[in-house]
Amino acid sequence: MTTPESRTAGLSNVVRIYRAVSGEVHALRGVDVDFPPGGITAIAGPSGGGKSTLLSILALRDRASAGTVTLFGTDVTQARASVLKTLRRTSIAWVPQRPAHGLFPHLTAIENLRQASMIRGRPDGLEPEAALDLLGLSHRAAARPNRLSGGEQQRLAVAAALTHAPALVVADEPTAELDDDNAERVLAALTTVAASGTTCVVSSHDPRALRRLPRVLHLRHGVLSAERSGAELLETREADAVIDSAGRLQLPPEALALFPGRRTRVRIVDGQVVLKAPEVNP
Ligand SMILES: Nc1ncnc2c1ncn2[C@@H]1O[C@H](COP(=O)(O)OP(=O)(O)OP(=O)(O)O)[C@@H](O)[C@H]1O
Repeated sequence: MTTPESRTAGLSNVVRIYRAVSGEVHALRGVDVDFPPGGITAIAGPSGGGKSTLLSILALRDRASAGTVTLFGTDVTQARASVLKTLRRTSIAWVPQRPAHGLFPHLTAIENLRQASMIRGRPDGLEPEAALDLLGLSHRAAARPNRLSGGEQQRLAVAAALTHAPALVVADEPTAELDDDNAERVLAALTTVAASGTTCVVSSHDPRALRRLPRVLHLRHGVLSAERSGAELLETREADAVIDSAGRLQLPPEALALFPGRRTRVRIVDGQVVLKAPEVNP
């Protein structure tokens, strides 16, 4: 039987360094986070902030350079490749950013789901027909992935994830290609699966998802910031600031905190000035 403890996932002081021709890229710089069972955690943050890296490590598709990865109550940091493969197959549903990568091209939508549930061999997942219905794809049951739109493929990948009652669902931008109704379907499906005790972790830039999800963590330059709700994260704040005669602007502390490198890109758009922290290469 699966207990709540056995569905907990966590990273402790996780570092990931990529070695590229141009030098080292510090994609994660000591990330500490727990993902409790029965909840959905969103990882938000700018492009290049490390979201996909974090998700890949959590889904056991990549290894940390340092730190500890705990899945289902067990330290898997040094686990053998065969152990990781078994865990990926039996306990983790991975919904990639380009969903076609996770689908069988020669099988129809419903056959994809039957195959997914057969490979996993778990009796307690959603029936393939029910998963298709939940994601609004019943009318596309006989279509092969290359006949589905990007958004339909994305929903099929989520449906496949739900057919095997995984302990952990990791989804990279699961609503990115979807219109409002279908984004809502995916979020509702994830909420349903989380309610059964599954740990769900998604990355997202999508304000619709961030507004809807109760726990949003912000990852920037490989550093995870304090926890906020999606609604708080998207809240627009206004504060008075003074500009001196030389054009120097004194930002209030909460705005200054967004520019740890103390440099900014200045854009003038429609008569408004937008300050953006530049992406940094360590
Ligand atoms: N295989 C790799 N080799 C070298 N550098 C990499 C590799 N994968 C990612 N990076 C770098 O690591 C950093 C984090 O990348 P990552 O893809 O995790 O960010 P992200 O937040 O998911 O971005 P996006 O939202 O654009 O997908 C970036 O600077 C990226 O260029």
